[in-house]
Amino acid sequence: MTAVQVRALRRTFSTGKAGAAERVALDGIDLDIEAGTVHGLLGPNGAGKTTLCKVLSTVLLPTSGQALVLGRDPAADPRGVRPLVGIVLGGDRGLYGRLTARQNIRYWAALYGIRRAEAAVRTAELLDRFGLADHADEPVERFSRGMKQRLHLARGLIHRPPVVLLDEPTTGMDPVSARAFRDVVADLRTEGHTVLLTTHDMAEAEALCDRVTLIDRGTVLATAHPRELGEWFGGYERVEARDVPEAVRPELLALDGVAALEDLGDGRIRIQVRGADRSAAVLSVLLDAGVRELSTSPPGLEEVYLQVIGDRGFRVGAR
Ligand SMILES: Nc1ncnc2c1ncn2[C@@H]1O[C@H](COP(=O)(O)OP(=O)(O)OP(=O)(O)O)[C@@H](O)[C@H]1O
Repeated sequence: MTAVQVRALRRTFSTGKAGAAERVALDGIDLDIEAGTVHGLLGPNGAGKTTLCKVLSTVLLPTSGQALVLGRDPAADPRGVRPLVGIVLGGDRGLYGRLTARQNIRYWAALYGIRRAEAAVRTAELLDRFGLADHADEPVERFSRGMKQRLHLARGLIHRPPVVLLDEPTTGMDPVSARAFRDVVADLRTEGHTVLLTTHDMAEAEALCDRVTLIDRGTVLATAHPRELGEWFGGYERVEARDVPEAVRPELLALDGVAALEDLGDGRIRIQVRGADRSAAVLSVLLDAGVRELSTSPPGLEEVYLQVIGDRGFRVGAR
């Protein structure tokens, strides 16, 4: 079943300058997100990721085209769509600093029309789940960035939305919080939620997403499983090994598809193998040489991203 369907969706913004062309945030995109999956949305600054999340969550109207969330149109039926969607924005946006964590969530619960008694129970559960129970009654302005991110998540889930939009949720989180966050996303999938995750973090997308859409300048460049994307775009497979005899290195480098051999220190090397299924020959040479400590990882999304989006990925701001 498709949870989110987007067709020819276009959103433009006025630049505010008389006679200037409109700024195109979404340039007629198509996207399907399967129910119960985690779908990554990757793209450089200004690609249109947040705009898409805002259209899906009824915050912005599209200029043309259509989006459907579980069969309902956020533009035509915002009241019907709001209970279906939870939006979690990164950073400080939308939290009330003078209110406590509990009050922030209760306020949100009231906006969704959740009864007081039910809201109290769910709020306590969420504060506990996100490790905020000990800080539940502290004003949020005293929270660290990571704590605020966790509060955002708790708040976004208060109405138990089947579709959860996470807009760069790990920005500013320390590695421990980011890891805990990944567990939360995995749990959301297990519980049957559909998740749209926008991120700049390739490792995060690779670890969490069933499918990934690359978006740039309001246009979808590709949608696929992270590994498939790597193969399509000729990404690299990585083989890591420990204690590889010096004499074997030239033999490895001479193999078809072996692009580079990198010393990682501590007796470990990483071999970059270009193209699908070329690593079998590398593994066989290593095993023949008596190397036993081996691991392979799929073509990296990071290489794909850099290859497809290239330097534009570092362009900041408006165009
Ligand atoms: N309210 C607005 N008024 C004018 N232009 C806007 C507005 N919101 C977004 N834009 C423009 O639309 C384009 C897409 O912005 P959007 O925030 O969707 O990108 P993004 O992919 O989420 O970027 P980032 O990774 O930096 O968060 C940008 O060119 C941006 O300047």
